[in-house]
Amino acid sequence: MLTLDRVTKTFRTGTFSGSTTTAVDRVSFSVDRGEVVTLLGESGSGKSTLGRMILGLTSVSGGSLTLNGEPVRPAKEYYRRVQGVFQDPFSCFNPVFKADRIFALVKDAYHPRVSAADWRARVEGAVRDVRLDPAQVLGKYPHQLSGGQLQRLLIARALLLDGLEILVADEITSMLDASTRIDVLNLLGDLRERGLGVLYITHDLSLGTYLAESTVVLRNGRIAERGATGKVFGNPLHPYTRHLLAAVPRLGVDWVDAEPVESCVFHGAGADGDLYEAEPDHFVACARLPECEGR
Ligand SMILES: Nc1ncnc2c1ncn2[C@@H]1O[C@H](COP(=O)(O)OP(=O)(O)OP(=O)(O)O)[C@@H](O)[C@H]1O
Repeated sequence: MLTLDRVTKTFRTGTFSGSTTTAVDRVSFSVDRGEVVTLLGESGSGKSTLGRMILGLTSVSGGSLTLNGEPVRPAKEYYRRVQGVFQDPFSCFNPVFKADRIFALVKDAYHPRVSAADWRARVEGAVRDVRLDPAQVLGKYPHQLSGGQLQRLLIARALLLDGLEILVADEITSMLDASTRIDVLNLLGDLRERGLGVLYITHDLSLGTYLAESTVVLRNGRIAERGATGKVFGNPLHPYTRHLLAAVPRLGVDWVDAEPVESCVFHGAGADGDLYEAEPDHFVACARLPECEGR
């Protein structure tokens, strides 16, 4: 299980790094094997920063990250168990090499003693697992493959690591057409059946709720609400979650921004990073959080 406990990220910004931006502020949740957790929030809410901290691509300013109780140390052994797939698959492939060269890199780093024939069989198996035909995709250059095919090859690469436990999938469907998107989401569902934990990062509510057992709603780097997906969206308690649900564009209905909240029954919750437990597996922050913190 991957556990985040009050994880915080502060960036130095401004001229001569004279000011700071808190992109992620005391965020706590976990991703267990065999479950999909959706991390949902608008642009700039801190989703990718969280994903990058989990993958060791940016440092953690505060709080702790643990995998099965052990502090996360982003090194070779960690990446055998935790991998990421990102929004733009094209940027992950070198255009002058055949796309399946990414598999050779995994072999060199993690499976140097596997024979060429065995490795070929493993690669073909992983490619079939992501619902691609090896004969159609292996040996091709990135420009000869679609975004969806490249995205699946990246997932296949992660599957070649014996012992993969957690996959961080950051906006992996946002460049795909509607039918390919559902295919890739269903693939994440298959990975869950195989015992993987998936953190699915998205700004798209409809996709986020499609598969996930648990949902974390992030706003301005803080958790507004989290818990079982059915509870968070069946009984949304934070005005931001309600606003997200109401924000689906409808023909003939004018868009209105979120109403300011006069008072909040959960006043105080979230001010120290701990949320109010409204019901089992359903947590919510105060809707007037800055005021709770005296800001
Ligand atoms: N390297 C950085 N230096 C300074 N500020 C940063 C840096 N990376 C991110 N931020 C800031 O942190 C906040 C969160 O950014 P992040 O990319 O995590 O949001 P996001 O929810 O993933 O947004 P999007 O959906 O648009 O990708 C933003 O205010 C962003 O400007």
